[in-house]
Amino acid sequence: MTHPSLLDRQDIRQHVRHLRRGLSAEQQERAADLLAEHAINFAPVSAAEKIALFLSVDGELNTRPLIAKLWQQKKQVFLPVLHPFSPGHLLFLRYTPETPLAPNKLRIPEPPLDIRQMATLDELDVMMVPLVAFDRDGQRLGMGGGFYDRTLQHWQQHGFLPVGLAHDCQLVEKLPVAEWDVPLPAVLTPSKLWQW
Ligand SMILES: Nc1nc2c(c(=O)[nH]1)N(C=O)[C@@H](CNc1ccc(C(=O)N[C@@H](CCC(=O)O)C(=O)O)cc1)CN2
Ligand SMILES: Nc1ncnc2c1ncn2[C@@H]1O[C@H](COP(=O)(O)OP(=O)(O)OP(=O)(O)O)[C@@H](O)[C@H]1O
Repeated sequence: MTHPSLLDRQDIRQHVRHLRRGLSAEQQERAADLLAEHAINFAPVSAAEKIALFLSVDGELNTRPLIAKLWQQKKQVFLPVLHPFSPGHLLFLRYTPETPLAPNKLRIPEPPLDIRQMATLDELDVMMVPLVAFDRDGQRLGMGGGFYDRTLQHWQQHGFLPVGLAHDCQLVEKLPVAEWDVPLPAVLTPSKLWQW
């Protein structure tokens, strides 16, 4: 394979972010409802007690309908919080209907950093992962911070299942792979469950 150039990854990011931001409100709403329905019927999610999710920005598939369903089913939901002094790392904090949210420095809402509400990676059963693009081999490209690449290192040892969430239009033929990229074992879109 040719050496993946930075430009390739940046070009794909720009292109797919533009595509997903171009979805209409109706398309977004339908996609989110379909996805929520698929996700709660996916066996690892049905069996899970603690699930990490994310709050959507930038045309990402809206996770709110899924979060509402998981709460109804009395599952515990956790959100990523930027680590206060370890750059590029995430912590996962409990999110309930009562949790106050405040925008972080990337302007994504997050729960307050309260150690009592934190889950370790070992405690999570499923981690729903945001992505900009994925390919037919399960490779994933994110927004560029390397946050989830770090979080997903050694996921097998932690025992949680990473599941990418994406619109169908975020599938690309082949992503350039960097040495630190961690392929996903599953991606859920409104129309399909991909598994590797
Ligand atoms: N919904 C969601 N939450 C997430 C992620 C994500 O991809 N989606 N992340 C996955 O890793 C982490 C945040 N990663 C991010 C990496 C880069 C940018 C970014 O470049 N944002 C702006 C500029 C930031 C600003 O407004 O100052 C941009 O869109 O250009 C945003 C988030 C944790 N939380
Ligand atoms: N496991 C890791 N350890 C150290 N640095 C890493 C690791 N993973 C990624 N990085 C660094 O993070 C930077 C961003 O990586 P990359 O462009 O692959 O992020 P991404 O997958 O798009 O973002 P994200 O995972 O946050 O959604 C890279 O410059 C890389 O050096």
